[in-house]
Amino acid sequence: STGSVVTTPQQYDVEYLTPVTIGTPGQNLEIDIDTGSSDFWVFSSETPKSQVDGQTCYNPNKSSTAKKLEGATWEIEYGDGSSSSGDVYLDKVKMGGVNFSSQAVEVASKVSAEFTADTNNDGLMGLAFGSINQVRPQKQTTFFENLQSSLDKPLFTADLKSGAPGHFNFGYIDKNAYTGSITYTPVNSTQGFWMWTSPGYTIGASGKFKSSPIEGIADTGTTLLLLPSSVVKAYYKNVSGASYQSSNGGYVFPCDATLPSFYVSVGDDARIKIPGKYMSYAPVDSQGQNCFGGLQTDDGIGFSIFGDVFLKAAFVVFDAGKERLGLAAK
Ligand SMILES: O=C([C@@H]1CCCNC1)N1CCCCC1
Repeated sequence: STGSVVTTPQQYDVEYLTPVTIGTPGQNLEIDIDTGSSDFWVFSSETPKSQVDGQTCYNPNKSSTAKKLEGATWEIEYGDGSSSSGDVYLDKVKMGGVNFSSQAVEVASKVSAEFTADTNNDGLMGLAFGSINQVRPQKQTTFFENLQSSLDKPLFTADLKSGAPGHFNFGYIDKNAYTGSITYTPVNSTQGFWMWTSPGYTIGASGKFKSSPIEGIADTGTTLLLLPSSVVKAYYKNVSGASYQSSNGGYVFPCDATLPSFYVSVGDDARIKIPGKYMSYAPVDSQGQNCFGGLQTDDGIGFSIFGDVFLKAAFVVFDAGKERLGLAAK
């Protein structure tokens, strides 16, 4: 089997939402596909009304195919401090024409304020590795892991775009979705993530390559590109008026500043170009005078995060069959 589903950026490309259908009859939710975690959880009929602000809620009691996973519970805390928790049902899940009949659907009986405030987001679908799934007493496998053996190829691809809809595809590589060739690089999944190491980077079209291994995860659920502080400092040296502002929680610069492109090396002789435009995330003030950088530090995380600022500059192959990541220009 193969599948393809559209994914739509929210304002400033802060996140991408993807339609997912759960249960019988189908209940349609807009979900944040997150390759940086491994739980599929949704707003539900069990989420307190005070914590719901417009989200679509999955109601297992209205699904003839829902089965409660007795005794199973879950709780998750994300790197930004947001969190959710609840219990678990097995039900049919369809996305982009592929479906799995007994997917673990983690229904939220509690969500933190960040999720309540994210009014168009009805839940997250983690597509990292099941080893870090948070359901207890028995961990659950991800939607992709459940599909894997029935897919034409054991892989999925992400084609996120800047300010336009893109696609997640399952089981095949769309040759029309990228230019040139795909460069593959090994994935180390021992920590449960799509973790890989870039050999280095280049700042600006005429910059010199800096050989500096950067180990990080490919995370569609993180908005920004989070790299070591030495790299980030070197980049913003090239941006007039840029400074680290603790009050804003990162590097800020005048919105009319000229931003150099940033090249992330892949494998022995390839690199992904992030256009300067992608290196500005959003205004920090209502006048739109100063802007928050799309590149920020990975301080405190333990590794870097290749989030949407990077991923939307590439065509990305998440190849579980060969434990590797593929990257191409587009
Ligand atoms: O919570 C996260 C991210 C948050 C944004 C969405 N993706 C998962 N983690 C990834 C990095 C290490 C810590 C856990």
